[in-house]
Parts: sequence; C-alpha cells; structure tokens
Amino acid sequence: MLSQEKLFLIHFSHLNFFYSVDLGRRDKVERERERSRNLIAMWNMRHLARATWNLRQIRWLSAAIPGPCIVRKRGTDILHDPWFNKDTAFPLTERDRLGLRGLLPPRVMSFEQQYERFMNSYRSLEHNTEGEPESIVSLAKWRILNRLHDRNETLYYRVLIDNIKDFAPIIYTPTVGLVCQNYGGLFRRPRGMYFSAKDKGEMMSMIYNWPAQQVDLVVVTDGSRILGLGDLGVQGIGIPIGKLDIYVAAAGINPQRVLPVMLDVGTNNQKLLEDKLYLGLRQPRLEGDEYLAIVDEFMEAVHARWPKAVIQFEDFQMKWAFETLQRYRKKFCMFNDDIQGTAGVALAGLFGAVRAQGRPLKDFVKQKIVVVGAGSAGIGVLSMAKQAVARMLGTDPATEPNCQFWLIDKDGLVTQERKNLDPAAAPFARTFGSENTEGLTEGASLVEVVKKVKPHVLLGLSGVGGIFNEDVLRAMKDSDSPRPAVFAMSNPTTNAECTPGDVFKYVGEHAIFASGSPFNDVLLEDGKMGYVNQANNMYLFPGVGLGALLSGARYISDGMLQAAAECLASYMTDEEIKKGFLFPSISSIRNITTRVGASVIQAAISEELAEGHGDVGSKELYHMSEREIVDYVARNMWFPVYSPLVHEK
Ligand SMILES: NC(=O)C1=CN([C@@H]2O[C@H](COP(=O)(O)OP(=O)(O)OC[C@H]3O[C@@H](n4cnc5c(N)ncnc54)[C@H](O)[C@@H]3O)[C@@H](O)[C@H]2O)C=CC1
Ligand SMILES: CC(=O)C(=O)O
Ligand SMILES: [Mg+2]
Repeated sequence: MLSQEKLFLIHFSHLNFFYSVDLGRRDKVERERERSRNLIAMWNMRHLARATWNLRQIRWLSAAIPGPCIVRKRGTDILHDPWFNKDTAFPLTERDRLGLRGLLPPRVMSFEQQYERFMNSYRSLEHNTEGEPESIVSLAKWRILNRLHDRNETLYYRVLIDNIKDFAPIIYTPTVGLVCQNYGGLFRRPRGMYFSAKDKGEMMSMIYNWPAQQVDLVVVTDGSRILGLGDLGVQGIGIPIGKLDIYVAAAGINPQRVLPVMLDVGTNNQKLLEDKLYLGLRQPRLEGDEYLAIVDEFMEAVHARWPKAVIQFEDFQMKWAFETLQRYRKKFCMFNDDIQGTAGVALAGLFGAVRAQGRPLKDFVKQKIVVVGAGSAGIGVLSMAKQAVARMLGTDPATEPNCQFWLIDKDGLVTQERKNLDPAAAPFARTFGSENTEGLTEGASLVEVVKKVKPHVLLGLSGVGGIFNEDVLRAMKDSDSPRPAVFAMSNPTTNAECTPGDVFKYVGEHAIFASGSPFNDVLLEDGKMGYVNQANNMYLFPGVGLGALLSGARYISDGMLQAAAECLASYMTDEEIKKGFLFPSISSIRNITTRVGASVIQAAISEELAEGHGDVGSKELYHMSEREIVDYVARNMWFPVYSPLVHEK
C-alpha cells in the first residue's frame, strides 16, 4: 500500500503538472478541486478506521486538502500579499504564469529551506540578545515573527504551529501585553478592523470594507481591561490578533477567515489621552446606552454579513463583560472568553487538584476553594464550579448553598454584610452567623482567610502581582489537602499572584502549581523538578470556537462549555496528574483542540442546537458517530502548505 507521504506527493505533483499548463479556466479548477476532495475522501475511508489520533495524522489530513488557490493578482501584487506570497519558493512554472519572472532571484528555494532559514535567524537573534533585558529580547522576537506574518502567512503559521511552545509566549501572553503597551511605537501596518464611536450609523456599510468573502471567527475587544494591565484603549487590538493566531495554530481556523476587531469607544487612561502619538479616540469612554448602542450596531453588522461567524468577546471590563454576555448569548453565536473560557480551564484544573490527592472526582463537592479576584474571570470560575457541584449532588445551582467557596476582592473577604455588594458576586458572598464562620468577618484579609479556612486550592484572578506573598504561601502549608494547589492565573507574568519558586519553597515540594503565563519548571532541593502548569484559557477557547463553528450552533450553551471543560479535564491520566501535571503540554494544542471541538459539537447535537456547517447539514451531523465527529473536526482544520496558484483574469 502507498504510504501517506507518497500518496500526498503523487496528488500534489499531479496538481503542479495540471497547473503548469496555463488553463486558468474555472470549470477545470473546480473539476480538479472535486477530484482532490474525492481523493481525500477515499484516503479517509481507508485510513481513518485504523488511525490513532496523533498530531501527525491530523496534520496529514489537513495538509492533504491543499486545493488550488485562485488569485486575481499578478506580479508584485502577489509578492506583497502575505496570503499568496511564497517568496523565493515560487516554482518557475508559477513565476511564468503569474508574471513573476525577473521579480525574484533565480534560485528556487524549497519550503523546508525557507523554514530553516527563518529558524536560523530566530536562533541567532536569541544568541545575539543573550544577557539583554527580557522585555527587549521578547519585543525583538515579536518583531521578527510579526515581519514574517506581514510577509508570508503560510510560512508564519507553519513555524508557529511547529514551535507553539516557544512562540506562544511571544505572540500571546506575556509578550502580547508588552506589545499592547507599546503599540503606538510598534504600529506599522493595520491588522483587523477598527470601529469607533465616530462610526455610529456607518458600521453596516463599513463591514463590507473587509476584503475576505467569508469570516468564521471574530475576536473583539474594547480595550478596557487588557490582561492585568488595565485600560489600554485602542492599543488593546494586540489581544484579538494574538488570540486569533492561537485559533489558527490550535484550531486550524483558516487565517483568511479570521477578523480581529477593536471597538474604540474612548479610553479612561489619562496617560494615553495625553499622549500625542496615541492612535485611538482621545475622549473618555462612552458609558451606558451610548456604549451599548455601539456594541449593538457592531454585532448586527457582523451578523448581517457573516451570520454563521462565531464572535468571541475578550478583555472587556467586568460590567460590560457580564452585560454583553447576557445581552447577546442567545441572540448570536458568541461567548466571553474571560468569563466562560477561563472558567472551563480552571474547572479542569480544580478537578485535577482533586485527583492529585488520590481522591475520586465526586469529592470535588468537599473541596475548600479560595478565589482571589471577584472580576469577570473569578466570578466566571465560581459560577461554573458551583454548577459542577450542583450537577454532582443533583441539586439546583441557584439554591445550592455557598459552603465551599470563599471569594476575596480588593476589600477583602466578600460577605453578605458587604455594603453595595456586586450582584454578580452576591451568590458567592459568605453568610455568617451559622456554624460555618471560622471566626471570619466581612473584609477579612487574604492571609487570615487562608489561615482559618486551610483551603485545598488557592486560586488567583486578581491581576495583582505578588499578592500571594510569603505569609500567604506559608499559611497554605497547613492546607487540609495532602497536595495543596496554588493557581496564580493572572497575566501577564508580572501580574501573577506568585512565582512557582515561592510556592515550592513556602508551601512545600508536594504542592501543585499553575500559572496563567508560562514559567520555567523549578529545580527542587531533592534534585527533582517542580512542575509548572499553564492554566490559561488558550486550552479551551480554540475548541469552543471551532466546535461552535463546525456544529453551526445557534448559540453557545452552558452544556457546550461544560463539555469542553470535561473533555480537557479527562485528557490527563491519573499517573500524570499524580506527578503534578494538570494540563497537557502546549505542544499538543492541536490534538487537544480537536478533542475539545468534537465534544462541543456533540453537546450541540445533543441539545439540538446544531444546524450544520458548509456542506454538512444538521441531518448528517446528527447521524455521525463519536469517531466521525473527531474526523470531521480534523478534516476541517486548515494547515499551512503552499497551494498551487491559478490566475483568473
Ligand atoms: N489565566 C487565564 O486564562 C486568565 C487570566 N485572567 C487574568 O485575571 C486577571 C483578572 O481578570 P478579570 O477578572 O477580567 O479582571 P477584573 O478587573 O474584572 O477583576 C479583578 C478583580 O480583582 C480584585 N482585586 C484587585 N486588587 C485586589 C487585591 N489587592 N486583593 C484581592 N483582590 C483584588 C478586584 O476587586 C476585582 O474583583 C487579569 O490579570 C487577567 O489577565 C483573565 C482571564 C483568563
Ligand atoms: C488569558 C486571558 O484571556 C487574559 O488574561 O485575559
Ligand atoms: Mg482575556
């Protein structure tokens, strides 16, 4: 039997031959497309039955759908379009067909040579900047990646996918925070769309300025709470861009079909308002109905042009995060990543913390969990954890008493005695006067709460760097858990509540640690390694978005999010969990996302929310087996390969 690679080569060289004669006629292109689809389908049937799902196969499947690309440009216009550009890798036949002869050096390089060349320059940059301050090195790395992104998307996404563990900290947290802070100086080319308060009434026409015919995924921010860095106004655009890069790398969303969006409604950041080079609206943020009118108009415009696009809300300040989620969640296919994506990842981590103690999962209902930070992320985590408890006990989450959760914000322990208690925090405010007081009162300090409660898990989503100080961590040593868990989930790195070094030093080497941004593992005194988990919503949002897209769900339900969290939680074996590994390596992010995406589709099907996607109608989806759904997800993941380019006049 032919090996996968041989089959691919035959298929691919046939395509090249086919296009080396100048056909340029659409019907032939369509016929060839159909032929390649049939080939893939045949390959699938033969091989999928016995395929074990590893990254290579998923990659092969996606790569095997290179369909020719129709291009309406010629010559330098192609070289300047990062989507079509192959730099020195244009074969001679294509150079002839596309008017590129003479516009490139004569030697034709292979994709592999280009790849190696880029990686060599990246490694020399690392070498040459050794000893320089971290921020300078990270920004230099971001620049070199961004330049490639601007020039050649295929090569960019391929190096990103293959080196995701090394590059995620550059294009995503923590470096993306630095990029947003320095956006004015780093700005070269626009990426994504900007809708400002001045565009009111124009958005329905503006949306048609976006050049792509189809958009599958939109990530939108208003820049009001960028990571733990506060209001960065228009400079927050770096976050949607970074999140969508993760979508391409992890979920195989076609980069031609993503749209990063900034809703610029002003900023309350005085420094930015006074900065002459600030690129956003220099006015205070819109509030109330004026604010909502802008977001409403934007949502309607996106929905009118791309009714099946999934819209992810990212880094909105708490009041608008909850309000917009409530307002749109049943009307559009949208979710709020900070509330819902984070909750799913944290829940998977909390389940892991139970298993690490050698206890059955049902003991989750007995875990004492202290959450520090009562914002969109902290409240989101508690809501999902409470739902999980209610499910395990077969009770109603609305009436389930708040026995095992303690919530702390900037004013200390949140209780029912709090004046102006935030309605979102109210279900988690402690009620005192019963036997369960531990002698704590309204506004009790973090260290006092940890000393008295002796929690199994201390989870930070406060955005305050170093708040889990030596006293707090020493108090965690007396935790009632044999494996006390500390999750310092705030981003970027400088805002993490503590470092892993401090956790293993003050809590003990048996502790379990997770952080939102990556840290290095820690060498312990006994010569073993203290493992650092990354508890970041990047493990979930790509699968949630992909699953919602491919199911064609009308909206994203709690059940779909819960399925995603449970899928992630079940990814790790008991053996791995006991070693302190709560989450898989970021290197397997495509594999994780395939499984998470499939579980989201299954949930959408079982809730009868799935309406189908593209050629796959709802009927077909409803008849798919579990295995077929995984195959369907893998088949729909884009993978970067140079497609043969065919010019259409
Ligand atoms: N690891 C991950 O996947 C994620 C991490 N995050 C991070 O979580 C942090 C918070 O995000 P949001 O909840 O959206 O922000 P937010 O602004 O809505 O909430 C922050 C909360 O922290 C509280 N807080 C402030 N100072 C405090 C102090 N000294 N002690 C105790 N609590 C204090 C505030 O009262 C507020 O309740 C950010 O740093 C963000 O980057 C957010 C989403 C996902
Ligand atoms: C990870 C993320 O979404 C945040 O820090 O806001
Ligand atoms: Mg976020």
